Amino acid sequence: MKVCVVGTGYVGLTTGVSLAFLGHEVTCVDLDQAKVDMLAAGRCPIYEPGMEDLLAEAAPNLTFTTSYADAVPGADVVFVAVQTPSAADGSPDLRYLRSAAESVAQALDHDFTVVVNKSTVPIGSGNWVDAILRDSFQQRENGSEGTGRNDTEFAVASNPEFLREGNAIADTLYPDRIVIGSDNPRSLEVLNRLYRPIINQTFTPPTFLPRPEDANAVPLVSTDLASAELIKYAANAFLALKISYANEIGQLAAKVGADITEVARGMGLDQRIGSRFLQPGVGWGGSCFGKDTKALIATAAEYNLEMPIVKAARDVNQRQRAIAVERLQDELRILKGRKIGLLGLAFKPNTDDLRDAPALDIANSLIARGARVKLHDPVATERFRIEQPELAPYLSQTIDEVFADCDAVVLVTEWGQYLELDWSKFIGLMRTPIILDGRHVLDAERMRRIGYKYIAVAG
Ligand SMILES: NC(=O)c1ccc[n+]([C@@H]2O[C@H](COP(=O)([O-])OP(=O)(O)OC[C@H]3O[C@@H](n4cnc5c(N)ncnc54)[C@H](O)[C@@H]3O)[C@@H](O)[C@H]2O)c1
Ligand SMILES: O=c1ccn([C@@H]2O[C@H](COP(=O)(O)OP(=O)(O)O[C@H]3O[C@H](CO)[C@@H](O)[C@H](O)[C@H]3O)[C@@H](O)[C@H]2O)c(=O)[nH]1
Repeated sequence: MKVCVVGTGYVGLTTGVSLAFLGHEVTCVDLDQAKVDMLAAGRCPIYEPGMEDLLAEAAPNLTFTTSYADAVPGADVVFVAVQTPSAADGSPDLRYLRSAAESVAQALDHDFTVVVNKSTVPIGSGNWVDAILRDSFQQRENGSEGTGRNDTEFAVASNPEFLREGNAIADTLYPDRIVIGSDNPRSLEVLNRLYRPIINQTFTPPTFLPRPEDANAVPLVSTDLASAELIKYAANAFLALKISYANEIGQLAAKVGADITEVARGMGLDQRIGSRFLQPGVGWGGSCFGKDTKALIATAAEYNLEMPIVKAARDVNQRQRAIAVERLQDELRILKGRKIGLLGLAFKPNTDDLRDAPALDIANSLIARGARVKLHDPVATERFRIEQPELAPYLSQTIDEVFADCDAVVLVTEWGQYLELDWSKFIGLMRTPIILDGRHVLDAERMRRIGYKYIAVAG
């Protein structure tokens, strides 16, 4: 099928490249010329494992452009995957979506096109986009640029995205489910056809990413627009509050002398609870959980609903970042003048995304208390220099530099490189060998045997 993808960020790029890999003819359109040039040259503007390999495998079916006129005409499906960041009141800022919808309408030229919201958008956005498309399309046909194609038809659908950064390709090719919402049966049929190779798992896997042994046919949730839109927010908020719950229990564990890792394991083995997303630590960050929980609360407020559980998940999460600094203060008493190293800046491993990364709050809070910080990340430093110029002078090139004369080191992001460090090599460089495990991933006993004073954020 012929597909257009608007926006080549984490979601649009993964969607476009994956669908091209499956054999669809895909054109990706983005306003960012530099990004388009890079992608056209086969290079990936974000750090996402496997993406350049998949780009190479999908290249024959894939085009990148800044021109809607080159991308939209003839498309059976147009995915919109532009950013929807938080506005000042917590609701999503929909200006990118509006602009993309208007541009799509200017270029529509096909018997039937499904315009799909893949961005995370508030409940009711499907209808809103439909109205924008119809108005813009009508204006075009009434104006001098009208094509006289009165037979052009389109319908809006919602197809929320559930990929995790760092795991984007596997989450797309081997997803837990696909959700499609539309009030138009023809669009459900078109999207069902588009996704059939994934739903039935009939494609030959990419050479670098074999099909997991437990991959089965993928459940398809075909539903109405509003339900699909709410599924996305409800799922993200649930994952966020599951982590916050583990962190809340972790604070009690610390008081009563229990080990939160053992507690989480014991809870998670109950299949009704499940062991994933119970990992305690400095809490969740990234571009989605904070923004989407805020948006859910803002939407509920429009209906005079409070969402107290979601609010509490946010409060607990913010508190975890403060607790990390408090734990250091408890150990060192005075933070002023201390040198503290942070290992890991990206909001989680295997990405260079720094949006709402806990490391940023922790570093700023330490600096505000007069500490000298040293910051390290195996991948995200280039992006860090551009996006965080005030913190850039604190970056370290090497891990040795982080540990040298340090009063404490905090493991903020559990990159594999850090887990595999020969920790005994660095202890001699430190002034006081304190390790704060911000992710509860280090072997406490081993660290103590080496000679570190091992402390964790909770438990
Ligand atoms: N990042 C994730 O892991 C993830 C996962 C699921 C859902 N989402 C949702 O998907 C959406 C996109 O997120 P992202 O992280 O991919 O965003 P992003 O910021 O990485 O990418 C958005 C892209 O859209 C382009 N763009 C903006 N306006 C445009 C326009 N009018 N025409 C063409 N291109 C335009 C930008 O230049 C940018 O390249 C958001 O709503 C987000 O909440 C994100
Ligand atoms: O047990 C856990 C699991 C995760 N995290 C943290 O939670 C954050 C989010 O992690 P993850 O969900 O893996 O990353 P994202 O790429 O933000 O993905 C989430 O947000 C996306 C955007 O909406 C959704 O598509 C995904 O389904 C959803 O998992 C990160 O800071 C993690 O360190 C924990 O603290 N403990």
